[in-house]
Amino acid sequence: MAITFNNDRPLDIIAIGRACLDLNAVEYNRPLEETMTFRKYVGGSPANIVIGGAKLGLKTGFIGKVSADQHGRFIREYMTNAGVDTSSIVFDNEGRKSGLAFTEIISPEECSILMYRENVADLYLTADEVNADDIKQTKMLLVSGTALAQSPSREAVFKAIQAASAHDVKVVFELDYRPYTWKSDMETAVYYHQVAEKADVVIGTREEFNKMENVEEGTNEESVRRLFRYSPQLIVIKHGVDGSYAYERNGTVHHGKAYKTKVLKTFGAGDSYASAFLYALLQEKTVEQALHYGGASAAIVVSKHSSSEAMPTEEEIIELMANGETHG
Ligand SMILES: Nc1ncnc2c1ncn2[C@@H]1O[C@H](COP(=O)(O)OP(=O)(O)O)[C@@H](O)[C@H]1O
Ligand SMILES: O=C(O)C[C@@H](O)[C@H](O)C(=O)COP(=O)(O)O
Repeated sequence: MAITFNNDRPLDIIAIGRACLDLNAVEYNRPLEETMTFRKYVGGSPANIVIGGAKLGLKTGFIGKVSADQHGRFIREYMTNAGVDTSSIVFDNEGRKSGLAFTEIISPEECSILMYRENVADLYLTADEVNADDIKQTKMLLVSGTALAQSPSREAVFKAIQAASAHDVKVVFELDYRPYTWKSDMETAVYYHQVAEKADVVIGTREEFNKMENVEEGTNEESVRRLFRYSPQLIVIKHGVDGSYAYERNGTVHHGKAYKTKVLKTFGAGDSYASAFLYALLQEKTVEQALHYGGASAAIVVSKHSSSEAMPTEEEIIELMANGETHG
């Protein structure tokens, strides 16, 4: 097994980062300028991942800051009802707002996200608001790269990682690069690398690894060679419909193919992939099986309207793995 977890813990995953709102275009095949109707969902990559994990039966929790208003209360309530332990979500008492992501669905191939992230509450989580005792309760800490974009959230993440390292909690770093939040590529590369060095598992797209390395076009081989000099035991690099690769420290490489599906929109793939991949690892499945779980979960979510609410059950994933066709 690539990763072993301390099973003597009440929680499986605690995520740290943003819990926000997605406003997904109800009218498809239209540019955002002409889209008049949106449906509200809870969003934010790490929030989506723990919601997906909870749907699969994991015990999940969330550390983050939301607005002290109707939106923040909606987010917390939705996540609680989804089965996520939200006791470590705090409200921003200085009037900052929760982030918004408007999605544009022009065609299945052409989707984009317009994020409103000016002065957002999630980036104002402080280190004091991270309780090391919460982190001791879990097998895995999931860190979203966007939470590193600025202080004080950046220090809050480093405190959480220190607590994880001190208490045998595995650190999973989801690169989750969002250009709207960062000031420069160099800053992204510096902080991404610092956290990747300390993580046990690193997950990202090829483009996100390029951001971490501050290169135009890197190779998977070079990326893993660099990172295996540090802590990571398992590195996952995603390539859209070309599937994903998992690299183990012992040199084993696995390729997971993407499943064919009726694509409605492309966003949500990464988060649903991560939740099912991590679920499979926590269930002590092989890395190979975990890649299939991730790919199947992503194929289901890209065929549906949301990222969070559309997260599949294990039965749906098993059904697709058994009967679905793969690309290439
Ligand atoms: N159009 C698609 N159809 C089916 N599966 C997809 C599609 N796009 C992505 N996936 C699956 O989701 C995984 C993650 O997608 P990718 O686009 O690489 O990441 P992200 O969504 O984080 O940018 C892929 O490895 C693949 O298994
Ligand atoms: O992460 C966000 O803030 C927006 C998400 O909620 C949105 O659904 C999305 O972009 C998901 O895409 P993914 O990260 O490719 O899964």
